[in-house]
Amino acid sequence: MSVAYALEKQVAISAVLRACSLTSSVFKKLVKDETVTKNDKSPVTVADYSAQAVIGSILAKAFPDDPIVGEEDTAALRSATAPPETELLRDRITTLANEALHEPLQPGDNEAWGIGPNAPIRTNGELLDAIDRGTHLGDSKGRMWTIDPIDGTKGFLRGEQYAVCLALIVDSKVEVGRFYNGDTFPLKLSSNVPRRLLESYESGHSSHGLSEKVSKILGITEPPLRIDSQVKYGALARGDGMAYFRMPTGVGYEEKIWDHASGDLIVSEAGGIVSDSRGEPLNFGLGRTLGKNYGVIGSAKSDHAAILKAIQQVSSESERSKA
Ligand SMILES: Nc1ncnc2c1ncn2[C@@H]1O[C@H](COP(=O)(O)O)[C@@H](OP(=O)(O)O)[C@H]1O
Ligand SMILES: [Mg+2]
Ligand SMILES: [Mg+2]
Ligand SMILES: [Mg+2]
Repeated sequence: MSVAYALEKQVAISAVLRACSLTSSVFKKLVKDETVTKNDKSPVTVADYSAQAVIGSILAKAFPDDPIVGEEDTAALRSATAPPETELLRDRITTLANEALHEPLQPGDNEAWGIGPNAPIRTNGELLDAIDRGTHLGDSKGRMWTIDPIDGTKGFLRGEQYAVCLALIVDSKVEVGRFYNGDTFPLKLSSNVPRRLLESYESGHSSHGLSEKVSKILGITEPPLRIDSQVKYGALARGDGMAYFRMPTGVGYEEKIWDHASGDLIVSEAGGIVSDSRGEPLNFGLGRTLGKNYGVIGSAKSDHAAILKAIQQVSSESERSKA
């Protein structure tokens, strides 16, 4: 029996595991000058770059014609005005990515994907090019991969939660989604799901004030579980909370497709539903972002309507108080 996207699933597992072994090795001993602040003021570390280089290199061999929407690019690394320590950062990327690509082959791995002890050593230029395979602008038609080499970089820097994420999107639909954080997330819909929300640790990523108001309306008394990354979607899928909750904290920010693709699929495959706060499905065909930000809500199908209604109520109350 042929399984849909069987090869893609195997490549995704291999790529994410190799990238994750790299991020785990950096996790505990990251030094300050291996972190760069991006134009939008968010952090990116040597591990984000190296993990995207590993996944980009493997996808280039396994699916050379597939475009990639990756979070990171190498503008800061290649810039003529980059500070002198950037040279060291680039060297570290070369070492880390080569180490991960050369790890022994695991069951399911294929040397033809440029991995294993006999794989060629990649130069720094080749690895930066592999990162920059991720500059695709997104599309509503055809195949494309999306990479979040470290989702939850701020959690990573705090020594807390993060995940390495990879998904295949075909004609705007997520067909394969994997993330890995060094832990496994077996899917089980528990009958005793704690009545608590799962939301960002960072109050700048999701409005904690709004979730508090919504919780009150829904009669949720347990405090929310605040953790970084798409691990929240995994936690929802296995019954560690009743809803994934993410509401805009201001105007102008658009949610990125790589922050949600794997999670959306994992929750729907567990029997749940993910939508924006109006109940519209997330649209992965609009480009690198999900478009205008109406927030993201995931839950069991049976709870979804009540949560959206509570959000609606809080929004209209706040509109009325402004009027
Ligand atoms: N103002 C904002 N609103 C919502 N999400 C934001 C944001 N600024 C950054 N993010 C995204 O939030 C992600 C982390 O989500 P979470 O809070 O659930 O851990 C970040 O992923 P990266 O860490 O990959 O950059 C980043 O893309
Ligand atoms: Mg992310
Ligand atoms: Mg990231
Ligand atoms: Mg980031």
